[in-house]
Amino acid sequence: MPTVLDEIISGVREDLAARRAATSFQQIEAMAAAAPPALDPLPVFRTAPGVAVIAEVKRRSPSKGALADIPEPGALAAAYAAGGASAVSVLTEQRRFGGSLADLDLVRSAVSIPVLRKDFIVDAYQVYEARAHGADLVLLMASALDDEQLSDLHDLATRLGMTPLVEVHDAAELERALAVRPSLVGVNARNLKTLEVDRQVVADLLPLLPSDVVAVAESGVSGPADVADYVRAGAGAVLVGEALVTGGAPAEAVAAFITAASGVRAAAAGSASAAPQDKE
Ligand SMILES: O=P(O)(O)OC[C@@H](O)[C@@H](O)c1c[nH]c2ccccc12
Repeated sequence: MPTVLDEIISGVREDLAARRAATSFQQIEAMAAAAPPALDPLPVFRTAPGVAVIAEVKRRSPSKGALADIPEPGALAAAYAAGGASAVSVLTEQRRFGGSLADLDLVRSAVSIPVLRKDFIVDAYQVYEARAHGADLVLLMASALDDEQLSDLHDLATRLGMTPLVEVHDAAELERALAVRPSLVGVNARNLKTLEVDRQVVADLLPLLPSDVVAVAESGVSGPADVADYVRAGAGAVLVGEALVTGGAPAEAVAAFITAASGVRAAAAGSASAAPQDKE
């Protein structure tokens, strides 16, 4: 039986074929080369106070159906940036998530922070396309790619100046992901084959990441307490969609996540400096 992920990817391939018929590989390559250079998100992620929030523009999802209309993705992205987000994620998958490259264009022109193209990337064309539309980061899902594809697409995105976010959901995928020496790894609490969310997966896998990799906790955040849990588990960044698009106050929500994360860091610093005295 095909999984949800298999079904999404076959739709993505059909839509891709239609775009390719309209814009050739050479044309998209030339557009990517002509785009302003990509921003490097890693220094921003490493120095963000509390936690780096990657805030997502997400209209619908296969698990929840319609989430929010989002008539003005650029305005939403600007609110995220005003709240202190370190990057904006734009879902460009059409059939299940209601996104498009037009959303990516609108967000790109509305903010100056790094922008992630979030899609089911299975072909080099999509990587050039991301760059042509101003993306600084691209999502590469270990669950959707074999080792060779993952390595080739990671190299291509890096050559184009972008930062790949390599997404994993279990220890085997993490091992495959680390083979490409990524600088940014996301642990998705949602299993995209079953759509179930298990935040424990994040807590289990984040400690296995090398310390020079920026660790992103993805999915399943319903409020600041979940962000605090992810930060305690070792997340340097959190990727949040649903809670931000349905909450009605995106800037305030992003700011509250950062405040919660800063609280965790302050408590950890306090107990570290208290520890030697405790022993006396
Ligand atoms: O809405 P949430 O639970 O906050 O999740 C956001 C993001 O993690 C989720 O949209 C996501 C993570 N990885 C993906 C891969 C494809 C599509 C979507 C995703």
